[in-house]
Amino acid sequence: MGKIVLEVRDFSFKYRQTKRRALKNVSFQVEKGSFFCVIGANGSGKSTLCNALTGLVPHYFMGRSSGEVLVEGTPVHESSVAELSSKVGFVFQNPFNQLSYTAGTVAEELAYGLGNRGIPREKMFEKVEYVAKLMRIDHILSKNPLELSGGQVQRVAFGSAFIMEPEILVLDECTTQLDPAGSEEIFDIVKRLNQKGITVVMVDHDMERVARYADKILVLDQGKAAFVGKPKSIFGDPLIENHGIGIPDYVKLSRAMKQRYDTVSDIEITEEPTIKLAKEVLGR
Ligand SMILES: Nc1ncnc2c1ncn2[C@@H]1O[C@H](COP(=O)(O)OP(=O)(O)OP(=O)(O)O)[C@@H](O)[C@H]1O
Repeated sequence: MGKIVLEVRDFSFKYRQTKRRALKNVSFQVEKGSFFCVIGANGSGKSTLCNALTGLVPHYFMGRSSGEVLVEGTPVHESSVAELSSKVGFVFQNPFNQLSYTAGTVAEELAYGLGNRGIPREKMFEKVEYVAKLMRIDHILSKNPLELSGGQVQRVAFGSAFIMEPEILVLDECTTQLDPAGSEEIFDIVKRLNQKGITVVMVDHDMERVARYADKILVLDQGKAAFVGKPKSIFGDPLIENHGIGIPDYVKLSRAMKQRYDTVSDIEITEEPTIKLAKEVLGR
Protein backbone atom coordinates (compact mmCIF):
# COMPACT_ATOMS: atom_id res chain seq x y z
CA MET A 1 0.00 0.00 0.00
CA GLY A 2 1.26 3.49 -0.91
CA LYS A 3 1.80 6.43 1.39
CA ILE A 4 -1.38 7.85 2.96
CA VAL A 5 -1.82 11.57 2.21
CA LEU A 6 -5.32 12.04 3.56
CA GLU A 7 -6.84 10.31 6.50
CA VAL A 8 -10.30 10.75 7.98
CA ARG A 9 -10.68 9.12 11.40
CA ASP A 10 -14.12 8.62 12.90
CA PHE A 11 -15.02 12.14 11.79
CA SER A 12 -18.40 13.72 12.52
CA PHE A 13 -19.62 17.25 11.89
CA LYS A 14 -22.81 19.14 12.65
CA TYR A 15 -23.39 22.63 11.22
CA ARG A 16 -24.32 25.04 13.99
CA GLN A 17 -27.76 25.88 12.65
CA THR A 18 -28.89 22.29 12.01
CA LYS A 19 -30.07 19.46 14.24
CA ARG A 20 -28.66 16.46 12.42
CA ARG A 21 -25.01 15.73 11.78
CA ALA A 22 -23.96 16.18 8.14
CA LEU A 23 -21.14 13.61 8.60
CA LYS A 24 -21.37 10.67 10.98
CA ASN A 25 -18.29 8.76 12.14
CA VAL A 26 -16.71 8.70 8.71
CA SER A 27 -13.35 6.91 8.33
CA PHE A 28 -11.23 6.31 5.22
CA GLN A 29 -7.74 6.82 3.83
CA VAL A 30 -6.51 8.17 0.51
CA GLU A 31 -3.24 6.91 -0.97
CA LYS A 32 -0.74 9.30 -2.52
CA GLY A 33 -1.20 9.62 -6.26
CA SER A 34 -4.54 7.84 -6.31
CA PHE A 35 -7.84 8.95 -7.86
CA PHE A 36 -10.45 8.80 -5.10
CA CYS A 37 -14.11 9.41 -5.92
CA VAL A 38 -16.92 10.31 -3.54
CA ILE A 39 -20.48 9.51 -4.55
CA GLY A 40 -23.84 9.72 -2.77
CA ALA A 41 -27.36 11.11 -3.03
CA ASN A 42 -28.17 14.81 -2.61
CA GLY A 43 -27.53 15.91 0.95
CA SER A 44 -25.47 12.83 1.82
CA GLY A 45 -22.57 15.02 2.98
CA LYS A 46 -20.24 15.12 -0.04
CA SER A 47 -19.65 18.89 0.00
CA THR A 48 -19.28 18.89 3.77
CA LEU A 49 -16.60 16.24 3.43
CA CYS A 50 -14.77 18.38 0.85
CA ASN A 51 -14.99 21.29 3.26
CA ALA A 52 -13.44 19.11 5.96
CA LEU A 53 -10.58 18.00 3.68
CA THR A 54 -9.71 21.60 2.80
CA GLY A 55 -10.03 23.02 6.32
CA LEU A 56 -13.13 25.14 5.57
CA VAL A 57 -14.63 22.88 8.23
CA PRO A 58 -13.86 23.83 11.01
CA HIS A 59 -12.06 27.10 10.13
CA TYR A 60 -14.84 28.73 8.12
CA PHE A 61 -18.08 26.83 8.73
CA MET A 62 -19.17 26.93 12.34
CA GLY A 63 -20.30 23.74 14.00
CA ARG A 64 -19.37 20.83 16.21
CA SER A 65 -16.94 18.18 15.12
CA SER A 66 -15.37 15.05 16.54
CA GLY A 67 -12.73 12.70 15.22
CA GLU A 68 -9.93 13.88 13.00
CA VAL A 69 -8.97 14.81 9.45
CA LEU A 70 -5.26 14.55 8.68
CA VAL A 71 -3.55 16.02 5.63
CA GLU A 72 -0.08 14.55 5.17
CA GLY A 73 -0.20 13.51 8.81
CA THR A 74 -1.13 16.92 10.26
CA PRO A 75 -4.60 17.44 11.76
CA VAL A 76 -6.54 20.00 9.69
CA HIS A 77 -7.74 21.83 12.80
CA GLU A 78 -4.11 22.51 13.75
CA SER A 79 -3.22 24.01 10.35
CA SER A 80 -4.32 27.41 9.04
CA VAL A 81 -6.38 27.63 5.85
CA ALA A 82 -3.37 29.35 4.21
CA GLU A 83 -1.04 26.47 5.13
CA LEU A 84 -3.56 23.96 3.86
CA SER A 85 -4.09 25.83 0.61
CA SER A 86 -0.50 25.16 -0.40
CA LYS A 87 -1.09 21.41 -0.03
CA VAL A 88 -4.72 21.04 -1.05
CA GLY A 89 -6.25 22.74 -4.10
CA PHE A 90 -10.02 22.98 -4.13
CA VAL A 91 -12.54 23.59 -6.91
CA PHE A 92 -15.99 24.36 -5.55
CA GLN A 93 -19.34 23.22 -6.84
CA ASN A 94 -20.31 26.87 -7.34
CA PRO A 95 -17.35 28.57 -9.05
CA PHE A 96 -18.72 32.05 -8.30
CA ASN A 97 -17.93 31.40 -4.62
CA GLN A 98 -14.35 30.90 -5.60
CA LEU A 99 -13.58 34.29 -7.12
CA SER A 100 -11.58 36.61 -4.87
CA TYR A 101 -13.83 39.54 -5.88
CA THR A 102 -10.80 41.79 -5.49
CA ALA A 103 -8.99 41.10 -8.77
CA GLY A 104 -9.66 43.47 -11.67
CA THR A 105 -8.63 40.98 -14.37
CA VAL A 106 -8.58 37.23 -14.92
CA ALA A 107 -4.75 37.36 -14.86
CA GLU A 108 -4.80 38.97 -11.40
CA GLU A 109 -7.40 36.45 -10.26
CA LEU A 110 -5.14 33.57 -11.34
CA ALA A 111 -2.12 35.16 -9.65
CA TYR A 112 -4.06 35.95 -6.48
CA GLY A 113 -2.98 32.89 -4.48
CA LEU A 114 0.65 33.31 -5.52
CA GLY A 115 0.69 36.84 -4.08
CA ASN A 116 1.74 35.80 -0.59
CA ARG A 117 4.44 33.42 -1.74
CA GLY A 118 7.11 35.94 -2.66
CA ILE A 119 7.39 34.63 -6.21
CA PRO A 120 9.24 37.03 -8.60
CA ARG A 121 6.95 38.88 -11.04
CA GLU A 122 8.50 37.25 -14.11
CA LYS A 123 7.89 33.77 -12.72
CA MET A 124 4.37 34.76 -11.79
CA PHE A 125 3.61 35.89 -15.38
CA GLU A 126 5.03 32.62 -16.68
CA LYS A 127 2.81 30.59 -14.39
CA VAL A 128 -0.28 32.61 -15.25
CA GLU A 129 0.40 32.15 -18.94
CA TYR A 130 1.00 28.42 -18.59
CA VAL A 131 -2.18 27.81 -16.59
CA ALA A 132 -4.24 30.11 -18.84
CA LYS A 133 -3.16 28.12 -21.90
CA LEU A 134 -3.86 24.82 -20.14
CA MET A 135 -7.38 25.96 -19.22
CA ARG A 136 -7.91 27.72 -22.58
CA ILE A 137 -8.56 31.08 -20.99
CA ASP A 138 -5.53 32.88 -22.42
CA HIS A 139 -7.81 35.01 -24.62
CA ILE A 140 -9.68 36.46 -21.62
CA LEU A 141 -6.74 37.27 -19.32
CA SER A 142 -7.44 41.02 -19.35
CA LYS A 143 -11.20 40.66 -18.83
CA ASN A 144 -12.92 41.50 -15.58
CA PRO A 145 -13.82 38.21 -13.81
CA LEU A 146 -17.31 39.59 -13.15
CA GLU A 147 -18.00 39.69 -16.89
CA LEU A 148 -17.34 36.00 -17.53
CA SER A 149 -19.78 33.20 -18.31
CA GLY A 150 -20.29 30.40 -15.79
CA GLY A 151 -18.12 28.05 -17.82
CA GLN A 152 -15.31 30.61 -18.00
CA VAL A 153 -15.50 31.23 -14.25
CA GLN A 154 -15.22 27.47 -13.73
CA ARG A 155 -12.09 27.37 -15.89
CA VAL A 156 -10.64 30.30 -13.94
CA ALA A 157 -11.45 28.48 -10.68
CA PHE A 158 -9.51 25.44 -11.96
CA GLY A 159 -6.65 27.65 -13.07
CA SER A 160 -6.48 29.29 -9.62
CA ALA A 161 -6.27 25.85 -8.01
CA PHE A 162 -3.68 24.41 -10.47
CA ILE A 163 -1.42 27.45 -10.35
CA MET A 164 -0.63 26.74 -6.69
CA GLU A 165 0.72 23.30 -7.73
CA PRO A 166 -0.96 21.47 -4.86
CA GLU A 167 -0.11 17.85 -4.05
CA ILE A 168 -3.81 17.12 -3.57
CA LEU A 169 -6.80 18.32 -5.59
CA VAL A 170 -10.31 18.25 -4.12
CA LEU A 171 -12.97 18.68 -6.80
CA ASP A 172 -16.61 19.06 -5.80
CA GLU A 173 -18.89 18.53 -8.83
CA CYS A 174 -16.60 20.94 -10.53
CA THR A 175 -17.90 21.09 -14.10
CA THR A 176 -21.56 21.95 -13.51
CA GLN A 177 -21.24 25.15 -15.60
CA LEU A 178 -19.56 23.49 -18.57
CA ASP A 179 -21.03 21.71 -21.57
CA PRO A 180 -20.21 17.98 -22.00
CA ALA A 181 -17.23 18.65 -24.31
CA GLY A 182 -15.85 21.30 -21.94
CA SER A 183 -16.17 19.04 -18.95
CA GLU A 184 -14.51 16.10 -20.71
CA GLU A 185 -11.63 18.41 -21.58
CA ILE A 186 -11.26 19.40 -17.91
CA PHE A 187 -11.43 15.79 -16.71
CA ASP A 188 -8.72 14.86 -19.20
CA ILE A 189 -6.51 17.56 -17.67
CA VAL A 190 -7.30 16.28 -14.19
CA LYS A 191 -6.47 12.72 -15.25
CA ARG A 192 -3.16 13.89 -16.72
CA LEU A 193 -2.26 15.70 -13.48
CA ASN A 194 -3.18 12.54 -11.58
CA GLN A 195 -0.89 10.48 -13.83
CA LYS A 196 1.90 12.89 -12.92
CA GLY A 197 1.39 11.99 -9.26
CA ILE A 198 -1.18 14.48 -7.94
CA THR A 199 -3.73 12.91 -5.61
CA VAL A 200 -7.31 13.62 -6.68
CA VAL A 201 -10.43 13.49 -4.53
CA MET A 202 -13.45 14.03 -6.74
CA VAL A 203 -17.16 14.29 -6.01
CA ASP A 204 -19.12 13.38 -9.12
CA HIS A 205 -22.60 12.14 -10.02
CA ASP A 206 -21.63 10.74 -13.42
CA MET A 207 -21.20 7.06 -12.59
CA GLU A 208 -19.69 6.11 -15.95
CA ARG A 209 -16.98 8.70 -15.38
CA VAL A 210 -16.45 7.57 -11.78
CA ALA A 211 -16.10 3.96 -12.96
CA ARG A 212 -13.58 5.06 -15.58
CA TYR A 213 -11.39 7.19 -13.34
CA ALA A 214 -11.60 6.00 -9.75
CA ASP A 215 -9.00 3.82 -8.06
CA LYS A 216 -11.24 3.82 -5.02
CA ILE A 217 -14.76 4.99 -4.25
CA LEU A 218 -16.42 6.20 -1.05
CA VAL A 219 -20.21 5.95 -0.98
CA LEU A 220 -21.83 8.39 1.43
CA ASP A 221 -25.37 7.78 2.62
CA GLN A 222 -26.97 10.29 5.00
CA GLY A 223 -23.61 11.32 6.35
CA LYS A 224 -22.29 7.79 6.84
CA ALA A 225 -19.60 5.99 4.89
CA ALA A 226 -21.72 3.15 3.48
CA PHE A 227 -18.94 1.60 1.37
CA VAL A 228 -15.29 2.23 0.61
CA GLY A 229 -13.65 0.09 -2.05
CA LYS A 230 -12.52 -0.53 -5.57
CA PRO A 231 -14.94 0.44 -8.37
CA LYS A 232 -15.63 -3.15 -9.46
CA SER A 233 -16.54 -4.31 -5.98
CA ILE A 234 -18.64 -1.20 -5.28
CA PHE A 235 -20.65 -1.23 -8.53
CA GLY A 236 -20.73 -5.02 -8.65
CA ASP A 237 -22.47 -5.15 -5.26
CA PRO A 238 -26.21 -5.71 -5.80
CA LEU A 239 -26.96 -3.75 -2.60
CA ILE A 240 -25.27 -0.57 -3.80
CA GLU A 241 -28.42 0.85 -5.35
CA ASN A 242 -30.10 0.90 -1.93
CA HIS A 243 -27.85 3.81 -1.03
CA GLY A 244 -29.43 6.41 -3.29
CA ILE A 245 -26.93 6.20 -6.13
CA GLY A 246 -27.07 4.98 -9.70
CA ILE A 247 -24.72 2.49 -11.33
CA PRO A 248 -23.02 2.68 -14.74
CA ASP A 249 -25.12 1.32 -17.61
CA TYR A 250 -22.25 -1.07 -18.39
CA VAL A 251 -22.88 -2.79 -15.06
CA LYS A 252 -26.53 -3.34 -15.95
CA LEU A 253 -25.58 -4.58 -19.41
CA SER A 254 -22.88 -6.97 -18.28
CA ARG A 255 -25.07 -8.24 -15.43
CA ALA A 256 -27.89 -8.95 -17.91
CA MET A 257 -25.49 -10.74 -20.28
CA LYS A 258 -24.07 -12.76 -17.42
CA GLN A 259 -27.55 -13.95 -16.40
CA ARG A 260 -28.86 -14.51 -19.88
CA TYR A 261 -25.84 -16.40 -21.18
CA ASP A 262 -24.84 -17.92 -17.86
CA THR A 263 -21.19 -16.86 -18.12
CA VAL A 264 -18.66 -16.97 -15.30
CA SER A 265 -17.11 -13.64 -16.26
CA ASP A 266 -16.91 -10.63 -13.95
CA ILE A 267 -19.36 -7.75 -13.90
CA GLU A 268 -17.84 -5.04 -16.08
CA ILE A 269 -18.11 -1.35 -15.26
CA THR A 270 -16.59 0.44 -18.26
CA GLU A 271 -17.09 0.49 -22.02
CA GLU A 272 -14.21 -1.53 -23.48
CA PRO A 273 -14.46 -4.65 -21.29
CA THR A 274 -18.26 -4.65 -21.69
CA ILE A 275 -17.88 -4.66 -25.48
CA LYS A 276 -15.38 -7.50 -25.16
CA LEU A 277 -17.80 -9.44 -23.00
CA ALA A 278 -20.61 -8.82 -25.51
CA LYS A 279 -18.45 -10.14 -28.34
CA GLU A 280 -17.63 -13.25 -26.31
CA VAL A 281 -21.19 -14.14 -25.39
CA LEU A 282 -22.45 -13.44 -28.88
CA GLY A 283 -19.67 -15.62 -30.26
CA ARG A 284 -18.16 -12.98 -32.55
N1 LIG B 1 -23.57 25.71 5.15
C1 LIG B 1 -24.44 24.86 5.68
N2 LIG B 1 -25.13 25.17 6.80
C2 LIG B 1 -26.01 24.30 7.34
N3 LIG B 1 -26.27 23.08 6.88
C3 LIG B 1 -25.62 22.71 5.77
C4 LIG B 1 -24.68 23.56 5.12
N4 LIG B 1 -24.18 22.91 4.04
C5 LIG B 1 -24.80 21.70 4.03
N5 LIG B 1 -25.66 21.57 5.07
C6 LIG B 1 -26.48 20.38 5.39
O1 LIG B 1 -25.61 19.29 5.58
C7 LIG B 1 -26.14 18.10 4.97
C8 LIG B 1 -25.16 17.58 3.94
O2 LIG B 1 -25.07 18.52 2.86
P1 LIG B 1 -23.95 18.51 1.76
O3 LIG B 1 -24.11 19.76 0.97
O4 LIG B 1 -22.66 18.22 2.38
O5 LIG B 1 -24.41 17.25 0.88
P2 LIG B 1 -24.06 16.88 -0.62
O6 LIG B 1 -23.97 15.41 -0.65
O7 LIG B 1 -22.90 17.67 -1.07
O8 LIG B 1 -25.35 17.36 -1.40
P3 LIG B 1 -25.51 17.83 -2.94
O9 LIG B 1 -25.33 16.59 -3.77
O10 LIG B 1 -26.91 18.33 -2.97
O11 LIG B 1 -24.48 18.87 -3.18
C9 LIG B 1 -27.49 18.49 4.38
O12 LIG B 1 -28.48 18.14 5.30
C10 LIG B 1 -27.38 19.99 4.23
O13 LIG B 1 -28.65 20.59 4.37
